[in-house]
Amino acid sequence: MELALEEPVSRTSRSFREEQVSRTSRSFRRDQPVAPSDFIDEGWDVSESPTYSLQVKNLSYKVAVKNNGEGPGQKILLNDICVEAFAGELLAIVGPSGSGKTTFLDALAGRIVRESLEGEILVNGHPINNSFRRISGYVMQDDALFPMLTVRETLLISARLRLPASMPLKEKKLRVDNMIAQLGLENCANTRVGNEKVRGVSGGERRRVSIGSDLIHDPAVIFLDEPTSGLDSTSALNVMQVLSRMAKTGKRTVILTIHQPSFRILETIDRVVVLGRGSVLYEGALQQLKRYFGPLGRTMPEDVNVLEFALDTIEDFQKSPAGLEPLIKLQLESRKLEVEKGEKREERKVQVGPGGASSSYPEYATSFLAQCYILTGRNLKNVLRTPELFVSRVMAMLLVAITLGTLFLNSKVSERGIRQRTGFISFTLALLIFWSMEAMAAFIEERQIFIRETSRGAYRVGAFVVAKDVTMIPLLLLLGTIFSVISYFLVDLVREAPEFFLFTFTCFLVLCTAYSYVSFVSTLVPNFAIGTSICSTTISYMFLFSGFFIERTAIPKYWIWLHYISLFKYPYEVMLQNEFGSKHFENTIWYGDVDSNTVLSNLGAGKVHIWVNLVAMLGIFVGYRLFFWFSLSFFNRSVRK
Ligand SMILES: Nc1ncnc2c1ncn2[C@@H]1O[C@H](COP(=O)(O)OP(=O)(O)OP(=O)(O)O)[C@@H](O)[C@H]1O
Repeated sequence: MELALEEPVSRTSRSFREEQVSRTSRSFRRDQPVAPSDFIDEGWDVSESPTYSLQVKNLSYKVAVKNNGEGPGQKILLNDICVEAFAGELLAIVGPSGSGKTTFLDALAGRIVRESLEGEILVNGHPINNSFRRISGYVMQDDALFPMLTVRETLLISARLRLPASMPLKEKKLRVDNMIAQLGLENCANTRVGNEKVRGVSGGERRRVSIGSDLIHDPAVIFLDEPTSGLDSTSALNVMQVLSRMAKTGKRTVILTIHQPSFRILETIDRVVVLGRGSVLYEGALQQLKRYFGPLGRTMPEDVNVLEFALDTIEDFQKSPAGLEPLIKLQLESRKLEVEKGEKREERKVQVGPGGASSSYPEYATSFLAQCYILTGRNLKNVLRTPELFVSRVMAMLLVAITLGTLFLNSKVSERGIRQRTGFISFTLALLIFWSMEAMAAFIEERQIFIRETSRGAYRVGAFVVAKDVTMIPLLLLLGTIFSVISYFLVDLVREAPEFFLFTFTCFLVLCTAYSYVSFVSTLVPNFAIGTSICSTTISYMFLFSGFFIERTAIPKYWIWLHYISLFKYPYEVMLQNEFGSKHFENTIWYGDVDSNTVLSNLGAGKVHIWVNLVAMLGIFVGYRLFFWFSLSFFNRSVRK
């Protein structure tokens, strides 16, 4: 295949963007006349912007599979695919279920690791690289959105993350308004997105919000996996018209997968790639598809949806003894003929110009700090919009504090007093740590959003982690303090200010380490049920090896490592030292001839240095946060192997 050398096509003055702004400005300030300079002055780049064509050459993708007891084998998911996609065109990938549509789209969008693919995918003649994420948008099938944010807020946050920091906020808002108008979301712009639990926008509107938030930065290449699935026919048509307009007026390269489009939707599609069992069975205009299967004795009846006819034909061949071979042969011959005639090269030359390789695109639109700031703002909004969750957390903490406080009420200086204190300390730790498992549900829900956003380079993983911590740490401090203030005085622990503050700080650190551990585990598990099962088992083990049930010296050597990695060990020893090692009890005889030092050494906390243990807890917190970051970076990416 030859590449025609040509400069990238530039969108000129009356471009899609200009139209967008112009229209928005009008609807935004209906009462004021709008001059074209209004939007140009506002910083919109309506001048030149490169367009991108994609060229797929002999692309194959195989995965290893277990062969019904005959040992490992290979399954060919994509087979020697040659396809082109051009700017200004809407290209639909169609085919029967399981034909490889999503797999092909994933390969094009760089969502399959390059090493697993054979063949080439070129963007304006250059191999795809990391910056391709920035110039392209990928709309997944699932609408992973925050339910408590409104449609406008969702789009604005996406705009702030994905558009350059140099663009003033006013313009980002303008673009959001435009997107709302484009997608017909005006009536629900200020409605919360909602989900199964929270009443919000309709399913069709959710789909459009999801599309809008992934395309707000006006990417030059747009991938969509079944954008019309779950939509009623009007909404589906509306979405396809918007995409077609983006392709035509904006000279975008739009590639999508679609299932059984209606007659009216067909009008929005410029070209189709028909797949069958991972092979291309047709590539070209819809009109030509009508007569395409003629040489195989298949003529299309009048008034039949051409794609339905094509899919029926494929099904018939699939069931026949010859399989899809005749269709694959037909496609190869037709392609050969086309290339010989040079039709393609004449009609639409494949561009060679700035590709995905363009160095002018930084990997992220905004700085790390800006990302932290925007994500923290979003987290806070979510917290403030769910006061019931906040109140239930505070109530839970109050309940735990009162229960434990009254259970071990007014401990005295006696043998029973020692048991009361140690019992209170160990169950405090158990309840605080087990309680932290509640963070898992929220994170697992949020993970899909994280994957969707980071897969197209909306922000750095580090910014997500920092923003989470900035939101969670004050909350954990508050909860730790509530617990401590109530329970400490009910149990009547040492009445000294430094001891009280150290106890409070330790409660806070316990919550931090547990939150850090639980959120790390939640990055490794597929769902909440498995996550809670793993967490409760591992935390139970940690409790067992805390030193409360079996002293350190009594733990067999081969299990001792469990004692050292226990979330309980360090705070347990700190709290014991804080109480029995307090100056207040320096000369206290608890019973018989047992003084505070004897109590501490009997409990295995005689040689504990409080600061060492606090540093160890801090280390555990930071360590699990690093594991969390690492796991998000490497195991929670939507990239297939
Ligand atoms: N990792 C994998 N291992 C084995 N088979 C796989 C793997 N991933 C996908 N497949 C198979 O590859 C085929 C193509 O899957 P793909 O999801 O791309 O199809 P599709 O055309 O998008 O289907 P649908 O229209 O039903 O969404 C299917 O048969 C699927 O089961």
